[in-house]
Amino acid sequence: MVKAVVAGASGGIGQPLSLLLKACPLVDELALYDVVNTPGVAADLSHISTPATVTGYLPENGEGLKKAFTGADIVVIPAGIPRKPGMTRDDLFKINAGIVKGLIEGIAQHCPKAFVLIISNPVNSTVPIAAEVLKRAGVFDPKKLFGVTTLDVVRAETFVAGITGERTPSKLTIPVIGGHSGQTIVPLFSQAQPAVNIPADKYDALVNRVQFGGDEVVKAKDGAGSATLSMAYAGFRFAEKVLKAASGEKGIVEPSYVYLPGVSGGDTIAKATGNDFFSVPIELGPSGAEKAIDVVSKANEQEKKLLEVAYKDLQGNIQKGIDFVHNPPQN
Ligand SMILES: NC(=O)C1=CN([C@@H]2O[C@H](COP(=O)(O)OP(=O)(O)OC[C@H]3O[C@@H](n4cnc5c(N)ncnc54)[C@H](O)[C@@H]3O)[C@@H](O)[C@H]2O)C=CC1
Ligand SMILES: O=C([O-])CC(=O)C(=O)O
Repeated sequence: MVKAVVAGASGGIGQPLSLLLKACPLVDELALYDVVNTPGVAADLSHISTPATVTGYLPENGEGLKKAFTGADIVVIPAGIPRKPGMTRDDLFKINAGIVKGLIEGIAQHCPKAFVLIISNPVNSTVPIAAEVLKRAGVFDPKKLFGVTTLDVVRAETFVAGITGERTPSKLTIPVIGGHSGQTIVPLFSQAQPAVNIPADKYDALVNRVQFGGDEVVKAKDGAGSATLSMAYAGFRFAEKVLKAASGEKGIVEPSYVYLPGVSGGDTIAKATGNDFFSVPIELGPSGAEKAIDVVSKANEQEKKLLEVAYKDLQGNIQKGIDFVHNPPQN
């Protein structure tokens, strides 16, 4: 029996993500948690004729969170505010850091063995926050904590296919590594499978589009939020891979932002990049992140320049998350 939880289930990402999980045959029980509207979203989804049972919970002074999280095998977290035009993901830290911290404390207490998939921005900082909270509670398993960067991979597939003419973009495997904001996002087109030929005069614009694809959506939505539907697709794609690997399927690899020193093969990459939290292709298995795959050392000269910028930006984002847990802001 697999129990999946969506925390932030009533939101722009949460609702379509919950729909995809309700339709997924790997899920037996789906618990929806949010500070608003979950009874309605759960009632709506529960009429869909797929096997998963659906329940919805509001906080109820901690009782709702306890009921939602207890027994969970996987918790996906899209809780928190999205960007408006003119904001960076880091501008979301002030509000979302506290939201993520609270939810992770709930996970530490009620389902410490669950896979935890963090979507809430800024991912570069919210994942270190989660790691520190879990460490403090004595239940941190680095193989089970994932920052979801799949949307960057999905965008890279789509934008590259737009140039090469590939009709099924998801047939491309393109490592997108680093973090999840602006210049911390580094696509490695030189390691695409099958190989792709990006004309030199299109390279810079393509890299920029992958790095700032989120801004494209924020601008187009004009104050109504950021990517939700493409994120629900990407979040589900990653969650499904984690669940398939957990059930024994072999050979599943997808990039994710993880605590590298805790994952086999990750230590060398952490040392090379100067960052303990970093996204690289991860081989998934029954225990979660089984192996970090070193694509960094194979980057070409152009990509190495992009990586240098990413390393520096990421260090600040990671430290900000760690500090938030150990020296919380006084007010
Ligand atoms: N990792 C990625 O690639 C992406 C991340 N995001 C991020 O995902 C987050 C959510 O985005 P949207 O769904 O568009 O926002 P939204 O505002 O539509 O939904 C967020 C939901 O979180 C809920 N929420 C707030 N505090 C909560 C708490 N303490 N516990 C449970 N639920 C709580 C809200 O009630 C709301 O229903 C944002 O931080 C956004 O920046 C968005 C797109 C891509
Ligand atoms: O841009 C945003 O704020 C939302 C996000 O992370 C993305 O779409 O990649």
